[in-house]
Amino acid sequence: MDLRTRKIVLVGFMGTGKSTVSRLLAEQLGCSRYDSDEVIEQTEGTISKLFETYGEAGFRDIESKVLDSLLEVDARSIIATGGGAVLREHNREAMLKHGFVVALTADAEHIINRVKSDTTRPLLQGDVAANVHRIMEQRKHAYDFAHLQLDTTSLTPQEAAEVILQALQEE
Ligand SMILES: Nc1ncnc2c1ncn2[C@@H]1O[C@H](COP(=O)(O)OP(=O)(O)O)[C@@H](O)[C@H]1O
Ligand SMILES: O=C(O)C1=C[C@@H](OP(=O)(O)O)[C@@H](O)[C@H](O)C1
Ligand SMILES: [Mg+2]
Repeated sequence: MDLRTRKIVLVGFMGTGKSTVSRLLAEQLGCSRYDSDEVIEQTEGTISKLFETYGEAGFRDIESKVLDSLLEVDARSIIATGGGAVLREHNREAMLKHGFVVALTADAEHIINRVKSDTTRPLLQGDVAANVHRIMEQRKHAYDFAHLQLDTTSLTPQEAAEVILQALQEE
């Protein structure tokens, strides 16, 4: 892999801070940043509407195409993925091929507090706490493939970005 175009790819459960930390990393490295959910929303419509119209499988098809296109960009960049992008093996392989993959984690109670008043995540609507616990259980090993695991439970987003930058230097 050409290290000059290697991406930093953030994966992790909803609310672990992928979108937030990706902004800080891009600022600090002075490189481009893409958030697959934001790219999807700019081109296809809101995530909620896409789930409603095409179902989760239809959304995942769009997500995989967008992720492929972002990973193929011939320049260094930070890529924040959606929490479910890791569910497809094709996506996991493409992330590992093109990037340094960082899995952000956090405990369920912190995640619930971070996402409970946000209505943009269709999988969490209704009983947010119960949905977080159920989906976390389903995905308990989904993020294990990453190069680095980083627990953000008691870190600020800035501290999380600093740990990632340090790990990159030590690579
Ligand atoms: N380390 C953190 N500590 C406290 N709050 C955080 C942290 N990381 C993110 N947040 C907050 O949690 C919410 C979800 O963060 P976001 O970056 O959208 O997560 P993700 O993209 O992983 O779903 C946002 O309101 C954000 O400000
Ligand atoms: O985990 C998931 O299945 C999802 C995570 C969301 O992104 P964030 O992880 O950035 O919240 C978004 O892609 C969609 O609501 C589905
Ligand atoms: Mg996000």
